[in-house]
Amino acid sequence: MIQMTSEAKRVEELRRLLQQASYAYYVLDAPVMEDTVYDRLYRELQELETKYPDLVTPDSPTQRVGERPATHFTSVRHNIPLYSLENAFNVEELQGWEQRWRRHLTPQYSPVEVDYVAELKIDGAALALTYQNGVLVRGATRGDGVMGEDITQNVRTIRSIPLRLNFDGLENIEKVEVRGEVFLPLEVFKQINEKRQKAGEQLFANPRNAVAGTLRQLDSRIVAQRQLDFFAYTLHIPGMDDASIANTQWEALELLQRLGFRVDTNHRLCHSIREVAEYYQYWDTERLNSPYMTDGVVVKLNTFKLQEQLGFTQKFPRWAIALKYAAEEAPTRVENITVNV
Ligand SMILES: CC(C)(C)c1nc(N2CCN(c3ncccn3)CC2)c2cc(C(N)=O)c(N)nc2n1
Repeated sequence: MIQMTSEAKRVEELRRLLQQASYAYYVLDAPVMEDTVYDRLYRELQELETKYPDLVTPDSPTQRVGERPATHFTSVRHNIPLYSLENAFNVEELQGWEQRWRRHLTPQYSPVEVDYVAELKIDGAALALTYQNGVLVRGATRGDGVMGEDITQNVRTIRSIPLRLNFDGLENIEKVEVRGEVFLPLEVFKQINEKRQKAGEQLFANPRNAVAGTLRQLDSRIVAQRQLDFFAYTLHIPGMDDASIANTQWEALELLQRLGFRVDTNHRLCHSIREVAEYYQYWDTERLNSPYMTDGVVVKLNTFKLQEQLGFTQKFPRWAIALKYAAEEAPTRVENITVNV
């Protein structure tokens, strides 16, 4: 073991302190450090890395924003395909889905009681993250589910995406795949459009388009200014069946949070389709107060055992469905209503 210089020790300590502070701030929404303290430690790290460049590591918080724009994005193959979701547009179609997955299981086994996890369907862009020995090595768009675009440099600028996992008993796991949704909080979306309005630029029609447009930016400095955010919802360890690290979707969401990811806390463990329907109806109105856009609820059978038994069709998992809300027409502005008096 080479003797670490005192500078190397300090750099490592600063990286750990700053990463913990970011995790607390962006993921737990519970800051542990004043911004001024964070900024002072960050500047100390920058000065040490400038003085000793070989102490710079890819997971250093100073390495989030690239200096120069990329010229293009390369196409990459997902290690594990990203599937699409079958859609349901009301509770009757949700019940139809339940009949279908139950029929698919019988006669072997169709459990009477099953748990579902209901997750708000965040209206953003799906993203696939790959971690090697705990360090973020790739971020890719969904693309067609098999091939996506490597947008790692842009992904690194998203503060709620950890550059290094908070190891949680996964020390010796070589590769971890995480999927989730990149989104723009509504407040940020409005600010971006106000700036574009002032600059005479074309406005983004909705947060989802703003996310897609931002992730396509070749200059990560522009991406860094857009304050994109990320909710994780799937964890895969290639080569190990998912059940070895968690047995249910519920446990997987908790593990994702412990690893350092933001997870939407509005997800709910439902013990029946009726409870799913209640959750869906409650959020149909509640989502209008939400700080980010949603377009439905994603309903998943909770246990991985059941998920594996049901498997996938050509395109969809049989064990999940997107229960959508009626598409939101642009709110009709009062002055546009002509009243025939
Ligand atoms: C892992 C599975 C397949 C069950 C899955 N797939 C999802 N999606 C697939 C379809 N997607 C998609 N996107 C573009 C074109 C076609 N399909 C967009 C992501 C999920 C999206 C959300 C969300 N938005 O909040 C979520 N909480 N859970 C998901 N879970």
